[in-house]
Amino acid sequence: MTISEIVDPGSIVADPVIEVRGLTKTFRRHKTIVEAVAGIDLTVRRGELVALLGPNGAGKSTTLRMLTTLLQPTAGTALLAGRSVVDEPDEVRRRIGYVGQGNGAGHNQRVREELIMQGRCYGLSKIESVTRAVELVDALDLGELVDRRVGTLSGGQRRRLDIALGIVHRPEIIFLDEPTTGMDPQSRANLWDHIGRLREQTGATIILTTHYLDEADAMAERVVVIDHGTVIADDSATALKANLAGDRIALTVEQDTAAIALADLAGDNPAVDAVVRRGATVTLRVTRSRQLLAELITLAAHQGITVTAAEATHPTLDDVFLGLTGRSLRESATAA
Ligand SMILES: Nc1ncnc2c1ncn2[C@@H]1O[C@H](COP(=O)(O)OP(=O)(O)OP(=O)(O)O)[C@@H](O)[C@H]1O
Repeated sequence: MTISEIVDPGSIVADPVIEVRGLTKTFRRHKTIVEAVAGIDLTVRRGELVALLGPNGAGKSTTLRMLTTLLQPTAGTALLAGRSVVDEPDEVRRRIGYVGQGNGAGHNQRVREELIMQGRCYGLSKIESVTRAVELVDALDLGELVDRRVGTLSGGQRRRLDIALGIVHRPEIIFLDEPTTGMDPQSRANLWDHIGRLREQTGATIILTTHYLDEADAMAERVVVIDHGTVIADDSATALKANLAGDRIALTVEQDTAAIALADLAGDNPAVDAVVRRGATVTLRVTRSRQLLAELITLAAHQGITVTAAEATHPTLDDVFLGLTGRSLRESATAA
């Protein structure tokens, strides 16, 4: 037996900082067993920014809570920076920062005091806490807010403070549970700037959950789609969209009969994965829309078919989810 038969080289991840195998959590609700997380495998490289995406109830928060030692797994293993969440929870906690959906800071405290107090809670000396608070105020742009009481901050400002509080102890791995939920688009973009900067400055690995597809698409270099407690897709947003959804081309002609002929013509093209005709419009799922659009219009013209309208669209992560599950992530998220 050769080495390549024993170990799949593609499965080896350089410098893994999170290694999760068969992670499972079941809850007992009344007399039924709820399998919130049903055997998740996940390996994350140092410095990666990973978005966990999935509809309500998919198991994202439960996964995060197990990885942050807040919840004991029913089965499976999870190593964070080489330490087991089950056997060495204190060691894990020293190396991670967790910013949950609720916020823990006292409303009457001032921002500066809150940051200094958090440093003290993590065992920093008074001077170290003050120095660290100054660094965090700078990193998360809290300068104008230091003398404000926490209760008076806006949602976006509060989230920035929550993140600062969660990273006082310079964690290697930062978990953010829905950091931008409920924020307006401008505040979301601003928070993302801060998350990006934080990552550049500290080299920390960041794992976050989000409901916002556009956000995961634009910001995360890796998207892990979770549904019913399992990972159903795991790749860069670009690769997920290219491999699982494909671009879409819609071609409209003058008559239904011409559309039928066009659908046949397009169906013969190897770059076309799926063809749907509705009336005089033919919609195609394709692997490379840019060249194909012109090619198909020319081919149609040679057959005497005039294309009157043409549109090429790139898929969204929702198309990926739809392709994988037959459901829209958007609808699933709002329905649950
Ligand atoms: N303590 C609990 N007891 C019973 N069931 C639970 C408990 N916590 C979570 N669940 C169930 O486990 C499943 C996964 O929940 P989880 O909160 O992890 O999902 P999620 O993907 O984070 O959802 P959301 O996006 O709404 O936060 C859901 O069916 C939820 O109702």
